[in-house]
Amino acid sequence: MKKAQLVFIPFPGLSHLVSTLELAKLLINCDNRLRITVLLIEFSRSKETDAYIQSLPISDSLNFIDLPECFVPPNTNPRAVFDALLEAQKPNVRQAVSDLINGEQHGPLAAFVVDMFCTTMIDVAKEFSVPTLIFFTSSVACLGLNLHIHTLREQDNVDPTQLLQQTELAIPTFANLVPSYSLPSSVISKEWESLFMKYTGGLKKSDGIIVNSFEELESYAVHSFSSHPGLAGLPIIYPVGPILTPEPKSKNVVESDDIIKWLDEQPPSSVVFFCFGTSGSFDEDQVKEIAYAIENSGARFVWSLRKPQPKGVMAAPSEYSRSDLSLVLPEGFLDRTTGIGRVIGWAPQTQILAHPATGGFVSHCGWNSTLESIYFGVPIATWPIYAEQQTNAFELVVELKLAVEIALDYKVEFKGGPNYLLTADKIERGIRSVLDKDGEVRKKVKQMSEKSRKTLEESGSSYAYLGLLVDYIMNQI
Ligand SMILES: O=c1ccn([C@@H]2O[C@H](COP(=O)(O)OP(=O)(O)O[C@H]3O[C@H](CO)[C@@H](O)[C@H](O)[C@H]3O)[C@@H](O)[C@H]2O)c(=O)[nH]1
Repeated sequence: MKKAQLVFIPFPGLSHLVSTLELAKLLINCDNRLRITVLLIEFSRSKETDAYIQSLPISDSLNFIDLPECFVPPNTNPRAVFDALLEAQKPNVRQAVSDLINGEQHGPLAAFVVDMFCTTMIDVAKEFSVPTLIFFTSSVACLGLNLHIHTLREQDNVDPTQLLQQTELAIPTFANLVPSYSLPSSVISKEWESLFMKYTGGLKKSDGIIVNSFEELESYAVHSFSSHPGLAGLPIIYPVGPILTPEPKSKNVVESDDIIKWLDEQPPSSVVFFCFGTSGSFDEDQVKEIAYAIENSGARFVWSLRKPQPKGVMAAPSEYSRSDLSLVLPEGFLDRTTGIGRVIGWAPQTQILAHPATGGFVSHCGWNSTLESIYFGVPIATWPIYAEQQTNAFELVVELKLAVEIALDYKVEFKGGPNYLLTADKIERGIRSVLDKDGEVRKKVKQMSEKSRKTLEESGSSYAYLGLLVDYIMNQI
């Protein structure tokens, strides 16, 4: 049987790549008439990313092509480097797809599925006369916000600084007015302006947007796509999530086992987990405030603490050695907290969240972490750091009431500047609140956890959207 061929182009960062490839697996499991070829772009790939790719089963339905490396000039904005890299990769993509469709054994090309940061590849898909579906790795609410701001800029020539002057904005995918400090950094920064217009313009030119979310979670935002005049005429959305990483991704299996064994000995819902995504890290002053907060709260904890990279270095935070750790933490912290908690490097996050001892999650609100915490029914205390995390924090705390607040905004130039510090008392309040066993938020998160597990079953909304998506793809051949 000749299969309908899809070309996937993920963004190479772990938090985008994993969910994109899990989407690929989901589609293949859903319909065996699909064949997916993933074009991999080399761009500061981390060890975790490589380990994940190597763990994937290569089959007749799912295979990978490493695109040749391309040189692009350096730039202080990593996203601008990536944009230049994408442009340079277009001939390679063209060649790889030509080879693919000329290969005798393969079926007809049906569509490109590209990451939200790779929308420029729509141009190449058009050369092959096939549609492009975009994979949006954050929320439906955030997608609507991006599209709305793009329209404001394009039609009314609104400048990012004008947006910041307004204290609140009406956004179609939010029921509440959104404070301007909750806008994603790509929307408010001058540095990002042209890239934002390019990527978001690409979303509008696409033939559909697949979103890693689900209607039961973001019902207001999802419905606004069909009912709000401000979003009329845009590509159809397919919320088919939550798409999670099923296997633990820890590179240090021994340390992971040790943490899980330690969690096994703790009472149910008693441990607070601190983790700030693939790139989150803090300077030493902030690390000390977290440590004071932990000690003052008396809570059991697991803390993924990593070293910030020097300015201008484009790589994920590195791990502290044991001796460096005792220098960065308050004197005697590790001794005093032996038995009460663990300070670790890269965390086996999904295993920790899945463990019954974990009662709360202090998180930067990256969208994957958000979905994982909801899936495993662990409430979040919000501490956004960059990107669209403050938008996610606002949605979680104010719109959905599924998280408690430590902070809603983040450390940006126009706010506190480099000395912006979250104090220990504020963090301690967040820890106590997120561990509250009788809290309303915990109850709501548990209910949403049930819904997140059912949505990909036959009666669920994500199951239905996935069916629509497969129908669309099969209709292209
Ligand atoms: O020690 C760690 C740290 C992270 N993770 C995993 O790494 C992923 C992190 O993803 P996410 O929570 O989305 O955070 P970021 O890595 O910061 O993701 C980027 O991409 C996301 C999806 O677009 C955005 O929502 C974020 O703001 C952006 O920073 C999750 O699956 C975690 O389980 C671990 O397993 N162990």
